[in-house]
Amino acid sequence: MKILIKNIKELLQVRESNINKVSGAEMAVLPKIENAFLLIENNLIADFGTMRNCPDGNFDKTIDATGKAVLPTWVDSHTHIVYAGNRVQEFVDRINGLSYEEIANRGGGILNSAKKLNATSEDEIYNQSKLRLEEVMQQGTGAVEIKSGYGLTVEGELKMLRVIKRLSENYPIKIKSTFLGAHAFPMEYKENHSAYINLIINEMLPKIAKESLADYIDAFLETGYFSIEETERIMEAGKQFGLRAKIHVNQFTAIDGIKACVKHDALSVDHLEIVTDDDIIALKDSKTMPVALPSCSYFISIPYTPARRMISAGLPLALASDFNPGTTPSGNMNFVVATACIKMKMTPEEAINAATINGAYAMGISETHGSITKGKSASIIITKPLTSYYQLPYAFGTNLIEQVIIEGKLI
Ligand SMILES: N=CN[C@@H](CCC(=O)O)C(=O)O
Ligand SMILES: [Zn+2]
Repeated sequence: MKILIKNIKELLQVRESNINKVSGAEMAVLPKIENAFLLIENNLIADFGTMRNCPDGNFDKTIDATGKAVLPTWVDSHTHIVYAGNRVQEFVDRINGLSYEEIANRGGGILNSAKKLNATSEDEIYNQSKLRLEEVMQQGTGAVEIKSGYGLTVEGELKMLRVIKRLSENYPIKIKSTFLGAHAFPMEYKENHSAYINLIINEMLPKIAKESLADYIDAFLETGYFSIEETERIMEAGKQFGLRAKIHVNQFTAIDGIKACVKHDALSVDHLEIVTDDDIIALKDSKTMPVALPSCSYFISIPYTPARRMISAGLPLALASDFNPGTTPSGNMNFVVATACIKMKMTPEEAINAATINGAYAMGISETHGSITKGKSASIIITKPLTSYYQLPYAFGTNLIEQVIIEGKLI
């Protein structure tokens, strides 16, 4: 299948193949070609350039993108798309004054979702989750990481990971799977943390590895959840099974967890609503990508990740949705990009870099996704007519996407 897109007003995020992330001041640069063409062949980006060099010949499909921008699809490196039911009652409880912590302490929160998930069949969870996956694909997400973490039992965690595997087999979108057994301590282990961690390490992990159900391992490193030492045990165990860490950390408190994650060569550290100078020093010159989740800050009214401080210090930053039933019931990456600009004061260039090439790094797929590069996956967004790409975050509530192509397939 050969698809030619011609007369593109702005072809964005055009990169050489050796760029796998951008950091600090580099984030302000979004390379583009005006009046461009893009050729897709065998589901890959075969060629691109200015219209002067546009190929002619026979194509299966030709798309005229006059007045429109073309950019790589969003890479959403942090989601919990697979879950059962929802938590609308907690949403209303928060409006009425309860905090996320108070709700969790009453057995709500993650444990509430775990209860629902364990009471729901695998087929039903698949059917609920696929609707969310289809929705984010329409919204321009072309690659997504999905976590387990609402099972918290051997069977529940396996069930979630099998649903993720089924989604990746049935949809063209690139999916990476993360095992998050260490999301919360089930009630019966509240006073016996090491027994639950032993269950994760000695029972869950070997079974998950045997079925090749996970690419990464995660834990919720936070006051009241998993301590540094407990998370280190999880990261070490993951390593034994070839699973690199992507860790939830610094959402509510900074307890020096980032340093431990960097020491264990985590691929990413995610949330980072509270960041100290020592955290920034720990991340500097490391291979660990910091990931901000602004829709979560928006939904539960907590601070936004201090993007300006981090970028000024020379760090890279990725943006992801955190789509989950408790803190972020939205996977819309267009909203994430707009909120990063509006609330975190990231420029449109920085936000688009953070949601494409840096997101791909945080998912371990920057060799194939995250930029317009010859040989990379043909996963692109074609916008509606625009004055410039600045309009994407500016018109934050408007759907400016006209067509999404994922792995060469029109969605
Ligand atoms: N913080 C930990 N995990 C999720 C939320 C879990 C939930 O409330 O269901 C997050 O990333 O925000
Ligand atoms: Zn999360």
